[in-house]
Amino acid sequence: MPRIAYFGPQGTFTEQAALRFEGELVPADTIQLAIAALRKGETEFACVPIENSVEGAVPATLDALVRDEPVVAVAETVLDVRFSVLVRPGTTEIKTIASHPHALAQVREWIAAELPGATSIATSSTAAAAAAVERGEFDAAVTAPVAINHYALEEFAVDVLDVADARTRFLLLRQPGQLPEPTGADRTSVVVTTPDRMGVLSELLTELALRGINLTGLESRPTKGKLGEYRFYIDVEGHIAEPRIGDALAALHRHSREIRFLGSFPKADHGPVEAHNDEFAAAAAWVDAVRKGERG
Ligand SMILES: O=C(O)C(=O)Cc1ccccc1
Repeated sequence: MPRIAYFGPQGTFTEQAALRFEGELVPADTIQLAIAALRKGETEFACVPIENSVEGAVPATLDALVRDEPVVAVAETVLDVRFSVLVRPGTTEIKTIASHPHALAQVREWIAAELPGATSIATSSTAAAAAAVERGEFDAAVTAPVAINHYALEEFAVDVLDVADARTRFLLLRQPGQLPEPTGADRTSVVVTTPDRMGVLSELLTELALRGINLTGLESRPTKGKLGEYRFYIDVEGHIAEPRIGDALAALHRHSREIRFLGSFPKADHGPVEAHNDEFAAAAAWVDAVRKGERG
């Protein structure tokens, strides 16, 4: 059975996501350590959160994907997110409430309404907050519902959420190798660093638009070099095996100072992708025939 390093410890949302893939789950304390286990070959896969419908991208994942040796996504999964607030049995007063920053951000209004005056404290993960509450370091933890099964705590509140229908998307990563087969409902992800000149981002996006490629995500992160220098994370619908996607990525390569392929994999919603692949194939066949002198 393959091993999957996941952003743990036990009881995180990422563990819930990783359980949907087949493998032996190996907890890591941070996103960076989960991906490092994969890079070192200690596991065949790593499972990490990439974005949330309320709080947006997970910066630690974006940064870890471009550091060190390349890793690629081969699958994604989307979890509905609802939070539990866990406390030590017998707790009567909550002065401190701890969790992962993405979790705290999604229950900010609930905390203000239900626990006015409580101080929010960031921990490395939701489950790490539960472990810290168990040790007596904080009064309450905002966690995944399953955390109750792993820590000697009780539920102070369940189904806590400021915004209904919150979702988080997770990636299954591995070292570069054979790509997943195209399914007709895929996503491709790349990260580019652009040269410092006017209009370069719009050139990148035009290359996609000209080929009828649907952009599903665009994030920027500082390169951590010069102030004002960014990396752009670009997600599109389609698979690199499709000529129009391959062509567009080649164009992005021409416009970039650096480019890193982050994967082509089936979209979690399996929603159909408008691809116009037949039109692109017919056009390429026509050019081929013209070159051979067979067509005008
Ligand atoms: O800390 C966790 O449990 C995670 O897996 C990260 C996270 C935090 C909040 C919402 C979704 C994922």
